[in-house]
Amino acid sequence: MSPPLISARHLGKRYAGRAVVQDVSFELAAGETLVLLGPSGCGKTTLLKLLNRLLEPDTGTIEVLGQDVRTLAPEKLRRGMGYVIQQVGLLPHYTVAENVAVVPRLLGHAPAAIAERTHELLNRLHLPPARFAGQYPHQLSGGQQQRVGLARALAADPPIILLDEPFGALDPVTRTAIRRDFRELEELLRKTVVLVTHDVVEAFELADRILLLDAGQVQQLGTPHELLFRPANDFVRRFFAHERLALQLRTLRLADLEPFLPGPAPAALPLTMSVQQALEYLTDSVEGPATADAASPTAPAPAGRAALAGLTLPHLMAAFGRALQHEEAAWKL
Ligand SMILES: Nc1ncnc2c1ncn2[C@@H]1O[C@H](COP(=O)(O)OP(=O)(O)OP(=O)(O)O)[C@@H](O)[C@H]1O
Repeated sequence: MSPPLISARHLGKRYAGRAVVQDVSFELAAGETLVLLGPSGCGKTTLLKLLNRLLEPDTGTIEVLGQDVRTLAPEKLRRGMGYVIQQVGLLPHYTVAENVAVVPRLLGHAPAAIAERTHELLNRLHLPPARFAGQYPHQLSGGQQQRVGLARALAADPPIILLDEPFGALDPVTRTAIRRDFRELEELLRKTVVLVTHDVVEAFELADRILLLDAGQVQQLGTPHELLFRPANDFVRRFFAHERLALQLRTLRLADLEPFLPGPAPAALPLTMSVQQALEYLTDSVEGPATADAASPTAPAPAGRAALAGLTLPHLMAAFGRALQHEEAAWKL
């Protein structure tokens, strides 16, 4: 098996004698997304900053690709780790394109390669360069600034990306839209990502694994499924109680429901799709272009149509209920 990309062991950090990170250990494989989750003040940001040496731990070690980060110059370490913060931190007197190009320039990349990369990233992040490349940060909305911040972190193609509440300052609608783009950004799928949030739904949508902290201590480290259906203690159970349904819908997949459906799931829907995504897909096609399509038989069928043929909303919800019962029964065994 390949060694972990990041290995943190027994990390501890104190401020004025008060422990804010206590004996935290985790390993992260290349390509994994780890979400640091927990209530305000539990030590998430402190832990993130230990990874890129913006802070030094009092105890414990961090290795990146088997190398102790203390043996690397902080600047060199940080060049391999994109960093996005809530306040974005764009340079106000630089254009969007210049902001995105900062790190590749520092690294001495060729100007033509930088221009091409900037163009490509702005396009992928829905910021058409013809309109946005020459604009200044103050001319952009908060959501657009966030996208530029992400483009900047990705520009030099670092293997690791650290994100601290990257969508925190946005309104809920923009936040959901950017989160979707983020999830679908093919480039990020290859990256090893550590993301801080206190938003449990966000954590469940983005994480491969979640590290749930309280008062600097790990309460549980595991997949969203494990934290939701196999909580390690009462804190974990209570932390997810308010959002239970939203989290269950995002955690169970069509594959989990398939044994409880009247027939096989429609081939148009991937079995890895969450119940939430399947619900959105089905309701879109019910309320969406179905009537327009009926009026024009030559128009392409709406994406949901195939699903509707084999899977109805009541079937989906009934199977969801039974899959939940199954999860709970399995836990009590
Ligand atoms: N420079 C500092 N000096 C003293 N105490 C600090 C300092 N930075 C952070 N703390 C304290 O350490 C604890 C953890 O802070 P941290 O910012 O890591 O929490 P967090 O989980 O990221 O919180 P939030 O979600 O509110 O951003 C908090 O109690 C905070 O007040």
